Amino acid sequence: MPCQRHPQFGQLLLGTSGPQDCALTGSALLNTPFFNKGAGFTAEERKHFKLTGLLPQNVQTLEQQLKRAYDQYSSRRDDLAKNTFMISLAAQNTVLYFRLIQEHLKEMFSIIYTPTEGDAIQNYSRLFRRPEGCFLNINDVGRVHDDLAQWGAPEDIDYIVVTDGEEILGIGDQGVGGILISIAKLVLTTLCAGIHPNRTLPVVLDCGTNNEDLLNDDLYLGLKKPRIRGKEYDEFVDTFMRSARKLYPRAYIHFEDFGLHNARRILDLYRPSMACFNDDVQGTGCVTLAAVMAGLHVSNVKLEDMRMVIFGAGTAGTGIADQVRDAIAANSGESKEDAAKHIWCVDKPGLLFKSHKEKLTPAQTCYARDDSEWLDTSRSDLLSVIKAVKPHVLVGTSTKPGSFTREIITEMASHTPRPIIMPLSNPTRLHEADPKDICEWSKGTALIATGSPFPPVKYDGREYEVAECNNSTCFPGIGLGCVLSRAKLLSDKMLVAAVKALAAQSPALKDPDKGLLPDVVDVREISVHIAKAVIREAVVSGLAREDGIPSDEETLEAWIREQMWDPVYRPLKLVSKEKATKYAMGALGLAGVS
Ligand SMILES: NC(=O)C1=CN([C@@H]2O[C@H](COP(=O)(O)OP(=O)(O)OC[C@H]3O[C@@H](n4cnc5c(N)ncnc54)[C@H](O)[C@@H]3O)[C@@H](O)[C@H]2O)C=CC1
Ligand SMILES: CC(=O)C(=O)O
Ligand SMILES: [Mg+2]
Repeated sequence: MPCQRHPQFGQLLLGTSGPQDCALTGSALLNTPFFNKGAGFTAEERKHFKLTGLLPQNVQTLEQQLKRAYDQYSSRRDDLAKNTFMISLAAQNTVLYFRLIQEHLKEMFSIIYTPTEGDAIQNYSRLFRRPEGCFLNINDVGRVHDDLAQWGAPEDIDYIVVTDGEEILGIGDQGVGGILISIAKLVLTTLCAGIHPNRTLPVVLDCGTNNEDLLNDDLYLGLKKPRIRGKEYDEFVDTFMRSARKLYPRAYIHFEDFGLHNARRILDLYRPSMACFNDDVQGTGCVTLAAVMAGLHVSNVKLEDMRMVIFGAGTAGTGIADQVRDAIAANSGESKEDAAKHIWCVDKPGLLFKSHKEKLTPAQTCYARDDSEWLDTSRSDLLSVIKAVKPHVLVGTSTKPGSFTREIITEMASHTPRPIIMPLSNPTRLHEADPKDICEWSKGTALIATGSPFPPVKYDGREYEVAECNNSTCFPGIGLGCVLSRAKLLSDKMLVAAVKALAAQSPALKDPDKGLLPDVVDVREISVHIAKAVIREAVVSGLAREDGIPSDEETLEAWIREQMWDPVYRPLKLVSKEKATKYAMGALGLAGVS
């Protein structure tokens, strides 16, 4: 979408209202989801854009179209069929797709995202109908630049989500099917933060797969060979990063679901020189810290007095640990090394000890405990750790379902009046415990947040909301802040600002029976607060490249809202092909692939 002059703000980064130039007519227009209105094209538009004869006579409103689409959606027999229906709707009509989800957000969130999206990804090659997004091939590194260049001019792309498909949600290596997680995360940026759907790019880096089922599947669509690692992998990622920076210098790069040994390493490599973000490390860390801060407010424990156990010290677990450690250090003035001592990380072999040095990942090292702290290092399973440490907070990012047993929860509740318990593994079947059980075993005292959505739980005649502690509550707002400020980098301080803005919106601050985090239906509003905080910090620290950012709070908020895309039909203005911009020709972004 080209820049547009706004009466209040002058030249805006993104134009999201008013008529849109369109150079497409006839069936080309109907086949371009970003412009297509189907039966919603007005009589006037039908004449101008050569659509008469291609559509039934009756002009319908978006509301009528929404009713029909919802009836069709509801008639699908199961969640995966509903997900497939939504994918085809997205390929037909961008406005109708986003508006339908917006109107039924609570119901549809779990269909277009975790857990159903996990099933769709596992079945990618079986359900495939048409390609969406950018597929880059490790065997053809020489083509990466040109393959990426097809997606637009330098100013056309604001937000890229890239995955290599190795550690998708909690379901492991999904190879090329990972493209669907890039797409799903971008759908959330539009839905939850108004990022323009035609200015985003989903990418999968196909490096092969170690998933035997996929390798043995005749219909598998990705590279049918074991994952390529080492130098060749690093060169492939580097070629992608350099090409992306050169071709789309203003694009913010969001890494998603890379494997344990690459996620952190890649983030650390590129973070100092470009605006990039790893959702599993940083997004999960930010949202969990915000939930912990809200929970500690209810339980009346200071962050610097808190003890936390993390079960599953992989990408997400150590991302959470880092965010919490840094917040403790900032609050208390302790060194990061001392602040890390508030956190006990338990993984497959039990508590992480310094003597396991050669088995620790670099991200785990600073959380490994001195062996001398423990009487018997051979007995350091989760229950023993809970008994010895008496933590206030227990987080699960292990993918091990049922690992928070009755004994563990009872033990937590016996030493802490309001234990904060967060089984965060996705999808739902991998949660470390069911909130209903946690509530019962803790006699209604636990403050619970989960990685996938759960209904409220009841205990002793009271109802408690279960917050969804998923990075989807914060990454869209952080991304919006970076895109609008055109941030050079995403600094730790910008992340801290995001966490504070999110924690301040926790419903539990007002009523302890409410969720620790805002409900998904409120995330679009929450994103405005997060974006505002991120932009402010970017300006203060000299990281904002956009120079039209308003300085007073109220105008800044209006400036942000004005640039958030809304799913409404805008009038189309016919322009000649000779003079048309890429957008008027039916832009290539996610919503425009045809
Ligand atoms: N709620 C949210 O926002 C997020 C949730 N997650 C979820 O967290 C889980 C982990 O994801 P990642 O950290 O990306 O994976 P990962 O593979 O990097 O980490 C998993 C860790 O759990 C450990 N683990 C596995 N089995 C275990 C067992 N039986 N006992 C103790 N530790 C065990 C592994 O050794 C590894 O260190 C997934 O289910 C994912 O969906 C991840 C990111 C965000
Ligand atoms: C939520 C998310 O990013 C994950 O489960 O990987
Ligand atoms: Mg993820």
